[in-house]
Amino acid sequence: QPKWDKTVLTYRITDYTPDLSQSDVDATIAKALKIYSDVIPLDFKQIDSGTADIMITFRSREHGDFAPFDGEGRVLAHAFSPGEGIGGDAHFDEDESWTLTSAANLFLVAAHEFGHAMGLAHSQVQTALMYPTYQYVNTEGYMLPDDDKQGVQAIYG
Ligand SMILES: CC(C)C[C@H](C(=O)NO)C(=O)N[C@@H](CC(N)=O)C(=O)NCc1cccc(N)c1
Ligand SMILES: [Zn+2]
Repeated sequence: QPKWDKTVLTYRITDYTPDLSQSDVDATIAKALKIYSDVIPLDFKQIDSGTADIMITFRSREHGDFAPFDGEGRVLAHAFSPGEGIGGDAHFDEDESWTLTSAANLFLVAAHEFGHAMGLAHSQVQTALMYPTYQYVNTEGYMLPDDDKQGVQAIYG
């Protein structure tokens, strides 16, 4: 079971989507990471240069990891489970129209991807954040659903 064995993880957003302001992307990514640091003994620090544990980027089609994106719709993003190098990295499909509302909600998709980056697989529980298919829910005061919370606390205790 891959997991992080350090308590402070760095993250860096290397390419921003033009769909949202840079400050909106920074704030949304920080919020999506906080739902995990609220329930497990991990902290996240943003860095603006060098290599971070979690490298975050918006790219389309072939982007150097042999899992090319597929244009608008279908695959929205992917992330790698904990580990060195590409481990923990999260890639977002730039061909989506990223929003802070319903369609391609950056907060919800990022929260899902960071679940993978923490070591979570997909869940069969319909209401879980880690359920394979995207379903929009109101993100005001969003709390990690119980199935995901149990899953991540089982890994990080
Ligand atoms: C086989 C994987 C590369 C699929 C990919 C995924 O699961 N990434 O983590 C993905 O983008 N799945 C889409 C499936 C879809 N288009 O409904 C998705 O929205 N996953 C992200 C997501 C976001 C928020 C909530 C949930 N449940 C799922
Ligand atoms: Zn997924």
